[in-house]
Amino acid sequence: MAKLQVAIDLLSTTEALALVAKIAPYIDIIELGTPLIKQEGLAVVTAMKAAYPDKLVFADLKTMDAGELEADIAFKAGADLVTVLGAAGDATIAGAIKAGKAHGKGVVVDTIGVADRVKRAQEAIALGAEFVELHAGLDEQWTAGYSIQVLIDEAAKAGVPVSIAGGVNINNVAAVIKAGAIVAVAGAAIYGAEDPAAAAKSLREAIDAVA
Ligand SMILES: O=C([C@H](O)CO)[C@H](O)[C@H](O)COP(=O)(O)O
Repeated sequence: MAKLQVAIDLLSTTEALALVAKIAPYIDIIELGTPLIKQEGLAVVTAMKAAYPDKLVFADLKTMDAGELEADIAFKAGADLVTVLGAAGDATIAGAIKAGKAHGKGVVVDTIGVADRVKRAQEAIALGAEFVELHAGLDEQWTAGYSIQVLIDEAAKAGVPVSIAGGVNINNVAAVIKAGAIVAVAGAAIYGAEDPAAAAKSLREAIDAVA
C-alpha cells in the first residue's frame, strides 16, 4: 500500500504538533521540513516522535557532507528516516546508510538539484537507500513552466523505490501513485489547506483508490 507523507514546512514545534493532531489518522510519515529543523533544531524531531511513536518520523536534513555524523545525530533524536542529498558524494550517502544500519533506521536520498534524477536514484538504491525522493523544491516549483509531470514521468522510468515531492495535491496524487511512487509527499496541499484534516483525508482516499 502506498504511503502518504506530510511535509511540514511550518516554523514552530507548536504549529507542527497542532497540524499533526488534526491529520494523524490519514498519514503514514511525518516529515519535519528543513526550515522547521533549522528553526527549532532536532528537538522538534524528538517532540514529534514522543507524540506519535507509531508513525514514521522523517527528518529532512538534506545532508551534503558528514553523512554518518549528521544521520547519527538525527536517529538519536528519534528520526526513523533522514534525508541525504543525491548531489552529495557516494561516501556521504554511504556514511548515512551506515548510521542507519547501526540504528535499524533508513536513509532517503533527495534528488533536489540533480540533473539526472533517474540515474542518481538507481545509484542511491544500489548504495542501500530506503527509497529516493524525486523532488522539485519550493524554489523550482515557483519557477515559470514547472510541472510535476516531469517527476511523474521519471517515477515511471526509475525502476527503483521512489517518492515524489514538489507540488503533490489532490489533482495529481493518483497519477503520482499510478506512476509507481511508493510514497506521495504533500506539504502545502495539507498545511496550507483551510481544512487540513479534510485535505489529508482526500489525499489518503485518492491514494488508497489506486493502490
Ligand atoms: O522538501 C521540501 C522543501 O525542500 C522545503 O523543505 C518540501 O517540503 C517539498 O518540496 C514538498 O513541498 P510541497 O510542494 O509544499 O508539497
